[in-house]
Amino acid sequence: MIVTESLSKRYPRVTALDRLTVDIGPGVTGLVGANGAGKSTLIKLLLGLAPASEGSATVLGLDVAREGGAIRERVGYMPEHDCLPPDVSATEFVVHMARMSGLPPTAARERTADTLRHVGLYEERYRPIGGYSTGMKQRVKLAQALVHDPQLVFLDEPTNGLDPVGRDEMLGLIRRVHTEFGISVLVTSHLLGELERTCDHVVVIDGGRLLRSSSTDDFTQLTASLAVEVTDTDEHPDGTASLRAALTRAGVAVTTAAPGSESGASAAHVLYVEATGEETYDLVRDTVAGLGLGLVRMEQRRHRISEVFQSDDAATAGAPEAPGPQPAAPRTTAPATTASATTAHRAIKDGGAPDAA
Ligand SMILES: Nc1ncnc2c1ncn2[C@@H]1O[C@H](COP(=O)(O)OP(=O)(O)OP(=O)(O)O)[C@@H](O)[C@H]1O
Repeated sequence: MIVTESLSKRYPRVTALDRLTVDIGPGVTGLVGANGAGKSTLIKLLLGLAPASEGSATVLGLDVAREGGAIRERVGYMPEHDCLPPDVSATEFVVHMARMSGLPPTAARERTADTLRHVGLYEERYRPIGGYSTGMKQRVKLAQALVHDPQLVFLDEPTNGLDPVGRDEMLGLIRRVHTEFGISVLVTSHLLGELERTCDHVVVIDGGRLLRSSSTDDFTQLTASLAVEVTDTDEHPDGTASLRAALTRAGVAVTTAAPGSESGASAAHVLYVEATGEETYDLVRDTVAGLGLGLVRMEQRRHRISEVFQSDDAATAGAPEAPGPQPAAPRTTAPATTASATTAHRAIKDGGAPDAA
């Protein structure tokens, strides 16, 4: 869908994109990076709205340098910043955008009604946009990107300014844009965690450079550790501690939650048990039963994307190994420098949302 080859964009004082080479297929792809990483610049180049300083790119097989108009016919764009006229209704605005995209009047009105219904704005469609909440405005921006039935949409920070519920709804909507309409999506965010649930593939850029490009499963692959939670009993008022001691005596490596993996009171009750094979499952089960505890859960653990970066931070800084299960080495498509990994990790923290937001 999108192929870039050594794509660069230099402004007089800053290199916004630095020899970016990436190949993005169909589906929902997250483009993640801290503020200023070059996400919006990449989108502008891919839409043919700004010329590259060097390198080349194609979108849907069309050359961004020569075929920008044809690309914009087939691609929808939801800009990051608000650019909505306050005095017109969502219907008027989206019909106007549909007409601008070349749809005839009747088709524009029909598509507008369908699209506004899809984004959950049908009831409010005749109210002036100026009175809309941030979440509603984001939906209008999404609707105008979808109204001409594009093959691909670029969504620039669609969850900006939304509260956690609004963010979840928007992410669900984005997922459905692909599953229900078959439209591929490139969505930017500075929060790694929120892309984990939405995207099939994640591209991480930092300082205009590619840091990593992998499927979400590769980021969050299953590990050979089990998360185990048990109940307390009168005999074992701290069931977790008793189980930990018993498993340690049996020669099994046990740790408590990895930093950043889980937080809050419940995390203290989760044990991470290194599994060497099926016998580990049996041993945990038998030990729990032997102590008379209730087994609340025993599951193979999946990493969160942010943990991959946390482990990179620790490794590149030469920090001692963090307690808890360590992720398997992630696949990299570009050398991850200390600065890059650190900045990408900071992107998660800066979002104010611990981990998955
Ligand atoms: N028109 C411009 N002129 C000069 N510098 C620019 C221009 N547009 C972007 N930049 C710079 O290029 C770098 C990348 O900006 P870009 O907007 O692409 O980042 P971003 O990842 O989208 O971040 P944000 O989420 O904050 O928009 C930044 O340092 C920015 O200041």
